[in-house]
Amino acid sequence: MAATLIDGRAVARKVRDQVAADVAAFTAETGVTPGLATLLVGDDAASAVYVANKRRACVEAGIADLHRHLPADVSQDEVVAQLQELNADPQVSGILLQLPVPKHLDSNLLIGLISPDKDVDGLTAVSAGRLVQGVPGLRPCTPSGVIELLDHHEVPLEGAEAVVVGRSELVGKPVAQLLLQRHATVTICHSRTRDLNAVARRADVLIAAVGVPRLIGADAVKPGATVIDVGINRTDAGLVGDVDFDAVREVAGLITPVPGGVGPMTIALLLRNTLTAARLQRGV
Ligand SMILES: Nc1nc(=O)c2c([nH]1)NC[C@@H]1CN(c3ccc(C(=O)N[C@@H](CCC(=O)O)C(=O)O)cc3)C=[N+]21
Repeated sequence: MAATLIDGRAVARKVRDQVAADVAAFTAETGVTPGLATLLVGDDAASAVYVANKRRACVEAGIADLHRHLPADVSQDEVVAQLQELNADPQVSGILLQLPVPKHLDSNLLIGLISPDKDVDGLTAVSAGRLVQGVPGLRPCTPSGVIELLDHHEVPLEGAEAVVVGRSELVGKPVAQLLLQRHATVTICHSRTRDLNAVARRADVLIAAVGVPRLIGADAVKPGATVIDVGINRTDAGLVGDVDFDAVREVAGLITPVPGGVGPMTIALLLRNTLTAARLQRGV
């Protein structure tokens, strides 16, 4: 029997509607309109599309769209100055530096300058530390979106075997932490894992976040497992995930498609983080 599809667009719609209602209530109560500053450097076409989508989603949710576009050859000092201005601006609840930035810029240094209470990507060292310690803070959007999808489908996490394939700062490591907080038994695999398929096959919940098109085949999946595909790979065959969807859907119990799975959740959780950031700045 083929797996049930997880409809990321539908769940993202639900989250976005809830955030819009929560933003309206927050604004009515405090007189504050949450604002998201998206900072785009250069003219990468894919980045421009992503940022445009994020800005449109903000407006729809009642969040002020505070966009800045800098030229590809902008100096590092100028980006630093812009970030400091955004940190100091009370209209700005959240700051998103769209990645990747041009090669002459030090993205780690720039991200590190973002005030942790405005770090809606959850990428600063302080946000990462708050996540590991389980204290309030801003969590990375894609990992939070993964948990939201699992919760929507009432996938049991407590005591479950969760296997994360990929150890990036943006997805692999934080999603592993979130699963651990939910009392899953978490294994993180990576390029040097011995017998990846055997480890992955232990999973009740398998998260693929490596960026290798169709790496996860049917023989890496336990029958009935929940498979979450975080991969967004642009190939000649179009947009494909890290999971061989056609093969794995015959084995899995629940599976996310690409597109229409995790991707739309990332934007929904960015909106929620912007509201959380606005609350953090008011100390509530
Ligand atoms: N500072 C920063 N934060 C990010 O969160 C960030 C970033 N930089 N740089 C680029 C990546 C990529 N990313 C996606 C967001 C939405 C979809 C998405 O909505 N995907 C849809 C459509 C995909 C399509 O058709 O292109 C889907 O999967 O259904 C995908 C990818 C956020 N990123």
